[in-house]
Amino acid sequence: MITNDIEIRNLTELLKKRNLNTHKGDYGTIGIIGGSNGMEGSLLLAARAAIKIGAGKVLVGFTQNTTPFNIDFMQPELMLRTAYNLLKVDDITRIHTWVIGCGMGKNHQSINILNKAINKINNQFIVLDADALNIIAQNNLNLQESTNTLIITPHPKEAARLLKCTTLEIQSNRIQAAIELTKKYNSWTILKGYRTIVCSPENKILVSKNGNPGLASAGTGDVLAGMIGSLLTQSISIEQALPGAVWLHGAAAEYLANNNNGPIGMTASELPEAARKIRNQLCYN
Ligand SMILES: NC(=O)C1=CN([C@@H]2O[C@H](COP(=O)(O)OP(=O)(O)OC[C@H]3O[C@@H](n4cnc5c(N)ncnc54)[C@H](O)[C@@H]3O)[C@@H](O)[C@H]2O)[C@@H](O)CC1
Ligand SMILES: Nc1ncnc2c1ncn2[C@@H]1O[C@H](COP(=O)(O)OP(=O)(O)O)[C@@H](O)[C@H]1O
Repeated sequence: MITNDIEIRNLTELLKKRNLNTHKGDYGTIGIIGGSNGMEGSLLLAARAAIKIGAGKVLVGFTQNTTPFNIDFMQPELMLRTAYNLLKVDDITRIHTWVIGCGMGKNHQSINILNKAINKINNQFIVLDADALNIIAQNNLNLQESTNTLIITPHPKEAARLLKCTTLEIQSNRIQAAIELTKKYNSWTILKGYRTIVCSPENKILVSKNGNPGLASAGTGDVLAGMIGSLLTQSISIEQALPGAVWLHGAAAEYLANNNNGPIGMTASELPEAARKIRNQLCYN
Protein backbone atom coordinates (compact mmCIF):
# COMPACT_ATOMS: atom_id res chain seq x y z
CA MET A 1 0.00 0.00 0.00
CA ILE A 2 1.46 3.36 -1.07
CA THR A 3 0.93 6.14 1.44
CA ASN A 4 1.91 9.78 1.17
CA ASP A 5 2.37 12.49 3.79
CA ILE A 6 0.02 15.47 3.89
CA GLU A 7 2.15 18.37 2.74
CA ILE A 8 0.96 21.95 2.35
CA ARG A 9 2.94 22.45 -0.86
CA ASN A 10 0.59 19.95 -2.54
CA LEU A 11 -2.55 21.76 -1.36
CA THR A 12 -2.44 24.65 -3.78
CA GLU A 13 -6.22 25.28 -3.79
CA LEU A 14 -6.01 26.41 -0.15
CA LEU A 15 -3.36 28.97 -0.95
CA LYS A 16 -5.21 31.06 -3.52
CA LYS A 17 -5.93 34.72 -2.88
CA ARG A 18 -9.56 35.79 -3.16
CA ASN A 19 -10.80 37.65 -6.22
CA LEU A 20 -11.42 41.33 -5.49
CA ASN A 21 -14.85 41.34 -7.10
CA THR A 22 -16.49 38.66 -4.99
CA HIS A 23 -19.32 38.13 -2.51
CA LYS A 24 -20.32 35.78 0.32
CA GLY A 25 -22.25 33.55 -2.07
CA ASP A 26 -18.92 32.56 -3.61
CA TYR A 27 -17.83 30.91 -0.36
CA GLY A 28 -20.78 28.61 0.22
CA THR A 29 -23.34 27.97 2.91
CA ILE A 30 -22.78 25.26 5.47
CA GLY A 31 -25.33 23.64 7.78
CA ILE A 32 -24.03 22.18 11.03
CA ILE A 33 -26.24 19.90 13.11
CA GLY A 34 -25.64 18.73 16.68
CA GLY A 35 -25.57 20.38 20.10
CA SER A 36 -28.04 18.37 22.15
CA ASN A 37 -28.87 19.50 25.67
CA GLY A 38 -25.58 19.97 27.56
CA MET A 39 -23.38 19.69 24.45
CA GLU A 40 -24.26 22.98 22.76
CA GLY A 41 -20.57 23.94 23.01
CA SER A 42 -19.58 21.17 20.68
CA LEU A 43 -21.79 22.59 17.93
CA LEU A 44 -20.58 26.15 18.47
CA LEU A 45 -16.96 25.02 18.26
CA ALA A 46 -17.61 23.47 14.85
CA ALA A 47 -19.62 26.45 13.63
CA ARG A 48 -17.12 29.08 14.78
CA ALA A 49 -14.33 27.11 13.13
CA ALA A 50 -16.32 26.98 9.89
CA ILE A 51 -16.76 30.74 9.68
CA LYS A 52 -13.18 31.55 10.74
CA ILE A 53 -11.79 29.26 8.05
CA GLY A 54 -13.71 31.19 5.43
CA ALA A 55 -17.23 29.84 4.80
CA GLY A 56 -19.62 32.44 3.36
CA LYS A 57 -22.52 31.61 5.67
CA VAL A 58 -22.94 29.23 8.58
CA LEU A 59 -26.32 27.91 9.73
CA VAL A 60 -26.44 26.04 13.02
CA GLY A 61 -29.12 23.47 13.86
CA PHE A 62 -29.54 22.28 17.45
CA THR A 63 -30.92 18.79 18.01
CA GLN A 64 -33.40 20.22 20.49
CA ASN A 65 -37.07 21.26 20.25
CA THR A 66 -36.18 24.93 20.55
CA THR A 67 -32.90 26.79 20.21
CA PRO A 68 -31.26 27.00 23.65
CA PHE A 69 -30.24 30.60 22.78
CA ASN A 70 -30.89 32.78 19.76
CA ILE A 71 -27.47 34.33 19.36
CA ASP A 72 -23.87 33.29 19.93
CA PHE A 73 -22.50 36.51 21.42
CA MET A 74 -18.93 35.37 20.76
CA GLN A 75 -19.79 34.81 17.08
CA PRO A 76 -22.99 36.68 16.21
CA GLU A 77 -22.49 35.91 12.47
CA LEU A 78 -23.79 32.41 13.11
CA MET A 79 -27.47 31.83 12.38
CA LEU A 80 -28.99 29.66 15.06
CA ARG A 81 -31.96 27.38 14.34
CA THR A 82 -33.24 23.99 15.38
CA ALA A 83 -32.11 21.03 13.29
CA TYR A 84 -35.74 20.46 12.27
CA ASN A 85 -35.84 23.98 10.85
CA LEU A 86 -32.62 23.55 8.88
CA LEU A 87 -34.04 20.42 7.31
CA LYS A 88 -37.15 22.23 6.10
CA VAL A 89 -37.28 23.04 2.44
CA ASP A 90 -36.43 26.75 2.72
CA ASP A 91 -33.09 26.13 4.37
CA ILE A 92 -32.20 22.70 3.01
CA THR A 93 -32.01 23.88 -0.59
CA ARG A 94 -29.63 26.71 0.14
CA ILE A 95 -27.12 24.67 2.11
CA HIS A 96 -24.28 23.16 0.06
CA THR A 97 -22.37 21.27 2.70
CA TRP A 98 -23.41 19.61 5.94
CA VAL A 99 -21.61 18.63 9.12
CA ILE A 100 -23.70 16.37 11.33
CA GLY A 101 -22.99 14.88 14.74
CA CYS A 102 -21.01 17.25 16.98
CA GLY A 103 -22.54 16.81 20.44
CA MET A 104 -25.65 15.49 18.72
CA GLY A 105 -26.60 12.98 21.41
CA LYS A 106 -27.97 9.53 20.71
CA ASN A 107 -31.52 9.76 21.96
CA HIS A 108 -34.67 9.11 19.95
CA GLN A 109 -34.84 12.70 18.70
CA SER A 110 -31.21 12.67 17.51
CA ILE A 111 -31.74 9.38 15.67
CA ASN A 112 -34.84 10.82 14.02
CA ILE A 113 -32.97 13.95 12.92
CA LEU A 114 -30.06 11.94 11.50
CA ASN A 115 -32.46 9.73 9.52
CA LYS A 116 -34.27 12.80 8.21
CA ALA A 117 -31.02 14.43 7.16
CA ILE A 118 -29.69 11.34 5.41
CA ASN A 119 -32.97 10.87 3.53
CA LYS A 120 -33.73 14.50 2.67
CA ILE A 121 -30.31 15.82 1.66
CA ASN A 122 -29.35 14.93 -1.89
CA ASN A 123 -26.17 15.32 -3.94
CA GLN A 124 -24.31 17.33 -1.29
CA PHE A 125 -21.29 16.81 0.92
CA ILE A 126 -22.14 15.42 4.35
CA VAL A 127 -19.45 15.20 7.03
CA LEU A 128 -20.56 12.66 9.67
CA ASP A 129 -18.81 13.09 13.02
CA ALA A 130 -19.04 12.04 16.67
CA ASP A 131 -22.56 11.00 17.72
CA ALA A 132 -23.78 10.69 14.13
CA LEU A 133 -21.21 7.88 13.85
CA ASN A 134 -22.26 6.40 17.18
CA ILE A 135 -25.90 6.36 16.04
CA ILE A 136 -24.92 4.74 12.74
CA ALA A 137 -22.92 2.08 14.61
CA GLN A 138 -25.63 1.41 17.22
CA ASN A 139 -28.43 1.13 14.69
CA ASN A 140 -26.46 -0.54 11.87
CA LEU A 141 -27.56 2.20 9.47
CA ASN A 142 -26.65 1.49 5.87
CA LEU A 143 -25.28 4.46 3.92
CA GLN A 144 -24.47 2.61 0.70
CA GLU A 145 -27.47 4.02 -1.17
CA SER A 146 -26.82 7.69 -0.34
CA THR A 147 -26.70 10.13 -3.25
CA ASN A 148 -24.42 12.35 -1.15
CA THR A 149 -20.65 12.40 -0.91
CA LEU A 150 -20.07 11.16 2.62
CA ILE A 151 -17.06 11.90 4.77
CA ILE A 152 -16.77 10.03 8.06
CA THR A 153 -14.40 11.36 10.73
CA PRO A 154 -14.11 8.78 13.53
CA HIS A 155 -11.61 8.80 16.37
CA PRO A 156 -10.30 5.29 17.09
CA LYS A 157 -13.07 4.41 19.57
CA GLU A 158 -15.78 5.54 17.14
CA ALA A 159 -14.02 3.56 14.39
CA ALA A 160 -14.09 0.49 16.63
CA ARG A 161 -17.84 0.93 17.20
CA LEU A 162 -18.39 1.22 13.44
CA LEU A 163 -16.31 -1.86 12.60
CA LYS A 164 -17.52 -3.83 15.65
CA CYS A 165 -14.03 -4.44 16.98
CA THR A 166 -11.76 -3.02 19.71
CA THR A 167 -9.90 0.29 19.76
CA LEU A 168 -6.69 -1.73 20.07
CA GLU A 169 -7.47 -3.57 16.83
CA ILE A 170 -8.07 -0.25 15.06
CA GLN A 171 -4.83 1.20 16.36
CA SER A 172 -2.78 -1.88 15.51
CA ASN A 173 -3.50 -1.40 11.80
CA ARG A 174 -4.87 2.08 11.23
CA ILE A 175 -4.51 2.07 7.47
CA GLN A 176 -6.40 -1.21 7.12
CA ALA A 177 -9.11 0.15 9.44
CA ALA A 178 -9.47 3.30 7.33
CA ILE A 179 -9.80 1.19 4.19
CA GLU A 180 -12.45 -1.06 5.77
CA LEU A 181 -14.45 1.96 6.96
CA THR A 182 -14.28 3.53 3.51
CA LYS A 183 -15.64 0.35 1.94
CA LYS A 184 -18.31 -0.28 4.56
CA TYR A 185 -19.74 3.24 4.39
CA ASN A 186 -19.04 4.09 0.75
CA SER A 187 -17.37 7.24 2.01
CA TRP A 188 -14.17 9.15 2.42
CA THR A 189 -12.66 8.38 5.84
CA ILE A 190 -10.63 10.55 8.17
CA LEU A 191 -9.35 8.29 10.93
CA LYS A 192 -8.28 10.71 13.66
CA GLY A 193 -5.64 10.40 16.36
CA TYR A 194 -1.85 10.70 16.28
CA ARG A 195 -0.94 10.61 12.57
CA THR A 196 -4.48 11.13 11.22
CA ILE A 197 -5.25 9.19 8.04
CA VAL A 198 -7.26 10.45 5.08
CA CYS A 199 -8.54 7.60 2.88
CA SER A 200 -10.27 8.21 -0.46
CA PRO A 201 -12.89 5.87 -1.98
CA GLU A 202 -10.09 4.58 -4.24
CA ASN A 203 -8.04 3.85 -1.10
CA LYS A 204 -5.50 6.57 -1.74
CA ILE A 205 -3.96 7.14 1.68
CA LEU A 206 -2.59 10.39 3.06
CA VAL A 207 -1.05 10.59 6.54
CA SER A 208 -0.76 13.68 8.71
CA LYS A 209 2.67 14.52 10.06
CA ASN A 210 1.83 17.65 12.03
CA GLY A 211 -0.12 18.56 15.18
CA ASN A 212 0.84 17.86 18.78
CA PRO A 213 -0.55 16.53 22.09
CA GLY A 214 -2.23 19.90 22.69
CA LEU A 215 -4.95 18.49 20.45
CA ALA A 216 -5.69 15.79 23.01
CA SER A 217 -8.45 17.79 24.68
CA ALA A 218 -12.22 18.09 24.42
CA GLY A 219 -13.68 19.71 21.35
CA THR A 220 -10.70 19.68 19.00
CA GLY A 221 -12.47 17.09 16.83
CA ASP A 222 -15.50 19.38 16.60
CA VAL A 223 -13.22 22.14 15.33
CA LEU A 224 -11.77 19.79 12.72
CA ALA A 225 -15.26 18.82 11.53
CA GLY A 226 -16.18 22.50 11.11
CA MET A 227 -12.96 23.15 9.20
CA ILE A 228 -13.53 20.22 6.83
CA GLY A 229 -17.07 21.38 6.04
CA SER A 230 -15.87 24.94 5.63
CA LEU A 231 -13.21 24.12 3.03
CA LEU A 232 -15.63 21.88 1.13
CA THR A 233 -18.29 24.57 1.00
CA GLN A 234 -15.71 27.02 -0.36
CA SER A 235 -15.54 24.77 -3.45
CA ILE A 236 -12.08 23.46 -2.67
CA SER A 237 -11.92 19.98 -4.20
CA ILE A 238 -12.47 17.14 -1.76
CA GLU A 239 -8.99 15.78 -2.59
CA GLN A 240 -7.53 18.99 -1.16
CA ALA A 241 -10.18 20.03 1.37
CA LEU A 242 -9.82 16.94 3.57
CA PRO A 243 -6.03 16.85 3.90
CA GLY A 244 -6.13 20.67 3.92
CA ALA A 245 -8.34 20.79 7.00
CA VAL A 246 -6.26 18.15 8.77
CA TRP A 247 -3.08 20.07 7.94
CA LEU A 248 -4.47 23.46 9.07
CA HIS A 249 -5.76 21.92 12.31
CA GLY A 250 -2.34 20.47 13.09
CA ALA A 251 -0.53 23.63 12.03
CA ALA A 252 -2.80 25.69 14.30
CA ALA A 253 -1.84 23.48 17.25
CA GLU A 254 1.85 23.90 16.41
CA TYR A 255 1.44 27.67 16.12
CA LEU A 256 -0.20 27.85 19.56
CA ALA A 257 2.50 25.68 21.14
CA ASN A 258 5.25 27.75 19.52
CA ASN A 259 3.69 30.82 21.11
CA ASN A 260 3.58 29.25 24.59
CA ASN A 261 -0.16 28.55 24.45
CA GLY A 262 0.32 24.80 24.57
CA PRO A 263 0.64 21.95 24.21
CA ILE A 264 -0.40 21.86 27.88
CA GLY A 265 -3.76 23.55 28.39
CA MET A 266 -4.36 24.35 24.73
CA THR A 267 -8.10 24.69 24.14
CA ALA A 268 -10.19 23.83 21.12
CA SER A 269 -11.58 27.39 21.04
CA GLU A 270 -8.11 28.76 20.27
CA LEU A 271 -7.57 26.69 17.14
CA PRO A 272 -9.77 28.52 14.59
CA GLU A 273 -8.04 31.89 14.99
CA ALA A 274 -4.62 30.29 14.76
CA ALA A 275 -5.72 28.42 11.62
CA ARG A 276 -7.10 31.63 10.14
CA LYS A 277 -3.75 33.38 10.69
CA ILE A 278 -1.85 30.56 9.07
CA ARG A 279 -4.10 30.37 5.99
CA ASN A 280 -3.94 34.12 5.44
CA GLN A 281 -0.17 34.18 5.91
CA LEU A 282 0.18 31.42 3.33
CA CYS A 283 -2.14 33.17 0.85
CA TYR A 284 -1.00 36.76 1.21
CA ASN A 285 2.65 36.75 2.37
N1 LIG B 1 -18.13 20.94 24.56
C1 LIG B 1 -18.84 19.89 24.25
O1 LIG B 1 -20.09 19.90 24.30
C2 LIG B 1 -18.14 18.65 23.79
C3 LIG B 1 -18.91 17.57 23.35
N2 LIG B 1 -18.34 16.48 22.80
C4 LIG B 1 -19.29 15.48 22.29
O2 LIG B 1 -19.38 14.44 23.22
C5 LIG B 1 -19.88 13.28 22.57
C6 LIG B 1 -19.07 12.08 23.05
O3 LIG B 1 -17.79 12.08 22.43
P1 LIG B 1 -16.42 11.63 23.10
O4 LIG B 1 -15.43 11.51 21.98
O5 LIG B 1 -16.05 12.51 24.24
O6 LIG B 1 -16.71 10.22 23.75
P2 LIG B 1 -16.41 8.74 23.24
O7 LIG B 1 -16.82 7.80 24.31
O8 LIG B 1 -17.00 8.50 21.90
O9 LIG B 1 -14.85 8.68 23.06
C7 LIG B 1 -13.90 9.06 24.03
C8 LIG B 1 -12.91 7.94 24.27
O10 LIG B 1 -12.43 7.42 23.01
C9 LIG B 1 -11.13 6.91 23.16
N3 LIG B 1 -10.23 7.58 22.19
C10 LIG B 1 -10.42 8.76 21.59
N4 LIG B 1 -9.37 9.08 20.81
C11 LIG B 1 -8.50 8.05 20.93
C12 LIG B 1 -7.22 7.78 20.39
N5 LIG B 1 -6.62 8.63 19.57
N6 LIG B 1 -6.61 6.64 20.74
C13 LIG B 1 -7.21 5.77 21.58
N7 LIG B 1 -8.41 5.97 22.15
C14 LIG B 1 -9.05 7.09 21.81
C15 LIG B 1 -10.70 7.21 24.58
O11 LIG B 1 -10.95 6.06 25.36
C16 LIG B 1 -11.66 8.34 25.00
O12 LIG B 1 -11.88 8.42 26.37
C17 LIG B 1 -19.79 13.55 21.06
O13 LIG B 1 -21.04 13.90 20.54
C18 LIG B 1 -18.89 14.77 21.00
O14 LIG B 1 -19.16 15.58 19.86
C19 LIG B 1 -16.90 16.31 22.65
O15 LIG B 1 -16.62 16.70 21.32
C20 LIG B 1 -16.13 17.17 23.62
C21 LIG B 1 -16.64 18.61 23.73
N1 LIG C 1 -1.39 13.39 20.13
C1 LIG C 1 -2.01 13.92 19.07
N2 LIG C 1 -1.31 14.33 17.99
C2 LIG C 1 -1.92 14.86 16.92
N3 LIG C 1 -3.26 15.04 16.85
C3 LIG C 1 -4.01 14.67 17.89
C4 LIG C 1 -3.44 14.10 19.06
N4 LIG C 1 -4.44 13.84 19.93
C5 LIG C 1 -5.59 14.23 19.35
N5 LIG C 1 -5.34 14.73 18.12
C6 LIG C 1 -6.34 15.25 17.17
O1 LIG C 1 -7.33 16.00 17.91
C7 LIG C 1 -8.64 15.71 17.44
C8 LIG C 1 -9.47 15.05 18.54
O2 LIG C 1 -10.73 14.74 18.05
P1 LIG C 1 -11.82 13.95 18.89
O3 LIG C 1 -11.21 12.77 19.55
O4 LIG C 1 -12.97 13.73 18.00
O5 LIG C 1 -12.18 15.02 20.03
P2 LIG C 1 -13.55 15.68 20.52
O6 LIG C 1 -14.63 14.63 20.36
O7 LIG C 1 -13.32 16.00 21.95
O8 LIG C 1 -13.81 16.87 19.69
C9 LIG C 1 -8.45 14.83 16.22
O9 LIG C 1 -8.34 15.62 15.06
C10 LIG C 1 -7.12 14.12 16.50
O10 LIG C 1 -6.47 13.65 15.36
